[in-house]
Amino acid sequence: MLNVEQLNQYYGSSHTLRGVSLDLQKGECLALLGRNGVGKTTLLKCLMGVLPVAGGHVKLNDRDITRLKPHERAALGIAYVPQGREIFARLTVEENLLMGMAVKPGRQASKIRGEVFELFPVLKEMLHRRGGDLSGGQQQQLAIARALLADPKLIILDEPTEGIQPSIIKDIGRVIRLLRERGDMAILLCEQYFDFAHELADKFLVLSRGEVVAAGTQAEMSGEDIKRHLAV
Ligand SMILES: Nc1ncnc2c1ncn2[C@@H]1O[C@H](COP(=O)(O)OP(=O)(O)OP(=O)(O)O)[C@@H](O)[C@H]1O
Repeated sequence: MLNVEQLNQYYGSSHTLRGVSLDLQKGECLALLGRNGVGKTTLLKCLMGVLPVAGGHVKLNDRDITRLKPHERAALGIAYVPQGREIFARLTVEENLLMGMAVKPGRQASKIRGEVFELFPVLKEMLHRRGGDLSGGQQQQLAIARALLADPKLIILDEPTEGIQPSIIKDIGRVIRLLRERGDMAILLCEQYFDFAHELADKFLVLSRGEVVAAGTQAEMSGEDIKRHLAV
């Protein structure tokens, strides 16, 4: 599904991503871990095409998408839930959700699938509220729901638990688990909250100073192994 080969990225003279490679299949959840400032968000932005790369390749289902623009990647089935959520504060919940459907060419952006309200019932109650009036946790749920309405093949989540109350973290975890069990998309989950990521992911990739310092499956890496790499 997603293959990343030897990705390199610079901010000016600062070499932020150093030969990062990864592989993610349909039905899998990969947790991207690492301390603050190691390059996680930068990697996700490069995968979405928000930032250009200096070298390497990004492939989606064997198609090289390294030079495609973000909206072209979205149309091919990559959905991105950025850190900080970036919902439209002045638009209603319903309008925000309709935005998620607009990326599909030819799709009539008129009817929101009931499935998202099953996943996130609170959004149905809040349909006519402005996005900016929702709590942080509700905004995060809205951002994930909006991404799902694009019918992604790959969903990229950047720290979905950041600044969110425990009960909503549980709800978000339940939805990610359900999506994983459904098996029809790949999930790339960037997280600082280790226990959350560890419960959900099939495999792990740990970054340190822009480099992959550890990678493996649940069976190959214990929680202690991963934590040791995170402490370096
Ligand atoms: N626009 C930018 N211009 C220059 N340097 C940047 C820019 N954005 C990030 N950086 C630097 O690049 C490095 C990687 O940042 P990045 O945000 O990718 O890290 P991160 O692992 O996602 O951290 P966090 O967990 O804090 O979000 C950091 O040293 C950061 O200061």
